[in-house]
Amino acid sequence: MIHSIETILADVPTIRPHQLSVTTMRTQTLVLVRVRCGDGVEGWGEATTIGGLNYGEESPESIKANIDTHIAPLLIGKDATRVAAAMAVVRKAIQGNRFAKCAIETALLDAQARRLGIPLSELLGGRVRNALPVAWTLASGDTTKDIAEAELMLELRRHRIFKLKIGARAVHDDVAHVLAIKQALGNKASVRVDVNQAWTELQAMEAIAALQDGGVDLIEQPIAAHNQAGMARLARHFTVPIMADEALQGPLDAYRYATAGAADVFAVKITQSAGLTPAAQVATVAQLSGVALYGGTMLEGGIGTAASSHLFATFPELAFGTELFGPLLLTEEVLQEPLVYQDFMLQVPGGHGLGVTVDMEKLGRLRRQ
Ligand SMILES: O=C(O)C[C@H]1C=CC(=O)O1
Ligand SMILES: [Mn+2]
Repeated sequence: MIHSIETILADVPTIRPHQLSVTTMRTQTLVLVRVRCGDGVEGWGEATTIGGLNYGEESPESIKANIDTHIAPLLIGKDATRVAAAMAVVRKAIQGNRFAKCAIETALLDAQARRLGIPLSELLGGRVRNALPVAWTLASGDTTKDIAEAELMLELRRHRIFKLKIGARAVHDDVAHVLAIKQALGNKASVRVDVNQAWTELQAMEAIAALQDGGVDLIEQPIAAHNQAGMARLARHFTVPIMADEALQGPLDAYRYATAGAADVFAVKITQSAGLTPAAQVATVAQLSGVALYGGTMLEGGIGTAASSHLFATFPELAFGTELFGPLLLTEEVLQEPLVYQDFMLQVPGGHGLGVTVDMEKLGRLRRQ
């Protein structure tokens, strides 16, 4: 039986300002959900988002309010061993609130996998890999600093895929910034850009041509998420792959994008998709339609990152790797044992459920009162 559901907010400073076209992050608000069951098993989930309401339409505070007020009461007393049935109730009664739904589903699945004594990945179809390539985002806002940061990551053997956040400055300045970094790193690294919807289609046509010529490997969400026809035109026009990110809010968007040929690659995000199960469906749509996969993040801490890693470990093809570096951008760790990053890969946790344990003493210090 589902006994209690608790939503915890914790504000954690980032290791440096993280500049996106939509906001500059200096702290990340972790949104953690703890589900306790009658048999003594507990599960954890995460609904962390980026930049309050700058990036998406759920804020940390709205997620907590909606879970506490509207979602938890639907679930208390329900059979904790029937996660799909419990989630069907939530999905029927609650519109939107994808991040909240993801955290709840993750916590219920974590508890169920612990109960069964298996890793979460085995409840999601079964893992086909134990480690995932991990990109790092260069977003200090300063070209020289970004190059130094990339060189350090290469030296540490932590990352050799770099995603550059652009779109806040003039197109010409952004292109010069990216090409300077690509030139400095040469073939030692894959350089990619994420525009977070900032360009018009005309700006995208001009900028992507230059980025493609300069050896950039991937262009993420260059134009508005709603401009599916524009994304299709860009995908057709360029050989450099075009990736959909914000455009994908679940399996239906994935289906529409795939049928329209509006992206070469999908960024799969468990929160944006409204949970692990719908995120798996996004990946299935991609695989059936010949769209390549990338494991995305909303810069979650250890819980959400572990959950994503369990799902991405079930993808037979993961051509563009992942960006599951969220915990590395934070100054504080909420897990007892941090996730392991080595040889350019994140190790998918073994053990039961998510395979991670929350440090309650640390969380007690970090959580909002
Ligand atoms: O992909 C996004 O749009 C969000 C996020 C993921 C990595 C990062 O630096 O920002
Ligand atoms: Mn993105």
